[in-house]
Amino acid sequence: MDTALDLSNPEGALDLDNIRFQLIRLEDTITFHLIERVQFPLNAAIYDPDKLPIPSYNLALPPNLSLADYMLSETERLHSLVRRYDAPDEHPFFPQVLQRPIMQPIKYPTILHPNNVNVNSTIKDKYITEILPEACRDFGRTDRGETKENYGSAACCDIACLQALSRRIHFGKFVAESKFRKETERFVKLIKAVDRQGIDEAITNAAVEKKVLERLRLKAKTYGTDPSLSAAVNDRKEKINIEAVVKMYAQVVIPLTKVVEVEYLIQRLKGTEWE
Ligand SMILES: O=C(O)C(=O)C[C@]1(C(=O)O)C=C[C@@H](O)C=C1
Repeated sequence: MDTALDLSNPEGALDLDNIRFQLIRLEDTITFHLIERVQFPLNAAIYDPDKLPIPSYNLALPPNLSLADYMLSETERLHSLVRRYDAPDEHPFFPQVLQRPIMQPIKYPTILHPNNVNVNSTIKDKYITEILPEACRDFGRTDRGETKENYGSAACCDIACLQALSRRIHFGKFVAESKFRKETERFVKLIKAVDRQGIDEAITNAAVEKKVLERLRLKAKTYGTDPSLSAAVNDRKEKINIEAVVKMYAQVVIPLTKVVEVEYLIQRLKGTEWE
């Protein structure tokens, strides 16, 4: 059955097959959210507080925010109330706005080593400057300039995309912990030498990466196609730029997952017998 990673069971949550299954499942989520997003133009103004300033009354934030940051920070504030960021597989973009949950805390067993790895600012930057412009290109979805009516809708889609990307990329911590436990001696040596390149080589599996990209191309084509239309019509009506989806994974998602894995491992020996 298609179930989420069970974070109450450390052994299962650190089984590399289970984690990869979760990563594969998130490919669907990310592709579908991006398909939703590219129905709208790029709308560059929603990322620029000078073009479209939204006054913020949260003292933890600047007085003027972009629409995207305003909606993302408010969403995170709300979600923190229902314990979203207590979960070890969730990472906020705006940790400064989180509030104490209104529900009883959940006691998660310890799965990951304590760490402060959070690459969300890089994810957001690459999403705005690389992923979106590429995904919106060739689709007549470049900034039309004359209309503001889809700004809110586009920003809502952005939140879904960014949260799914963040979850996928930070799953690198679970992958790294799993690999560390499997080859502890090898990793302890590399970590002690602060050999980032060596760690990167040790966590890389080129065959798996190739498979990820092939599968993604197939998914983008399949999910972006209307099953009730003929192939000839579908070729003209693809809902998403397939190359942009593959490029997003090749240039952003996989490399950042690896950054998360390496940076997590760099912190892995702190407070342990190997330090
Ligand atoms: O599946 C793994 O072993 C991972 O580390 C994840 C991942 C990926 O991001 O998909 C990253 C690095 C590896 O080279 C292969 C795949």
